[in-house]
Amino acid sequence: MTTQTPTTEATQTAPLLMKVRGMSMSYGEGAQENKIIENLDLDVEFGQFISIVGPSGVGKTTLLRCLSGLLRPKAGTIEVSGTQISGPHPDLAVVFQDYSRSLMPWMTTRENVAFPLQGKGMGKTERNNLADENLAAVGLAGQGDKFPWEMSGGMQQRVAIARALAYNAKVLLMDEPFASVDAQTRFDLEDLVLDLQHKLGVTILLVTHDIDEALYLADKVVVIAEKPATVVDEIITDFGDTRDQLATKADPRFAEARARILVRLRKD
Ligand SMILES: Nc1ncnc2c1ncn2[C@@H]1O[C@H](COP(=O)(O)OP(=O)(O)OP(=O)(O)O)[C@@H](O)[C@H]1O
Repeated sequence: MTTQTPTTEATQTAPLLMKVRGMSMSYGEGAQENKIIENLDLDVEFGQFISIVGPSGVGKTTLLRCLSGLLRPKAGTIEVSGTQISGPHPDLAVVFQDYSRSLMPWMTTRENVAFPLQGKGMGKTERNNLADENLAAVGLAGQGDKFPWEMSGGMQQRVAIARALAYNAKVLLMDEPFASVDAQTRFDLEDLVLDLQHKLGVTILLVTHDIDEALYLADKVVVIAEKPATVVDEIITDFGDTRDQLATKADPRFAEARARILVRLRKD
């Protein structure tokens, strides 16, 4: 753990993997239009872990869906590696909260992980080997023949993460991925994701309701609020590369950052 100032205003110097400028999104048209996000800017550096927090219903999932290319914003630009995206992008993979619906129950875990690789023109053996490698990376070595419904919720979410990793996505977009598991499993999954981020250099954008989780994991916490939603605060954390569920959260700087986020959320 370093002893630098815990949180500083975001200053941009490193090259950007994703660059969002003036993004607006609404549902419905004309008199029925419901503006959800307005004029949102976001910078994502290579290898960065960004947590996105905000009040319930503010538009976090909508934002993540726009960033992933699953929804088209009404205005603004989203660039990945300097190119504007206009739909789902091979560098981006989404991990949803509801693993039970994102995994196909009639396929084994190996088949679930290997399935999207068909689109990459790989042969079956190569696909299966890559699936097994990535299942091992998430702590599920030797579990490839099991079906999702034979596994716990935490294990199923590991399979969903392995699938995103096997696809070789540069950016994982995670929407409340740990919300449906018990507290200890949640901590284990948080540490797994941190470990994978460090080992593989993958960039992660995580939407969460849990401020402690947001801070524990992130290099930068982005707070969105207001209606329509926009970025109201960005907090660069400095808890070091090696984090610990007890020690990091007991750090006075953690409490200071938590209070700052709570104040930002209470204003709205
Ligand atoms: N497909 C849709 N059509 C119309 N309105 C929608 C649609 N999806 C979301 N909304 C509305 O957009 C707003 C933002 O929803 P969104 O799910 O993005 O918020 P959120 O911050 O992720 O919510 P939560 O914290 O409860 O998960 C809500 O008012 C929601 O009702």
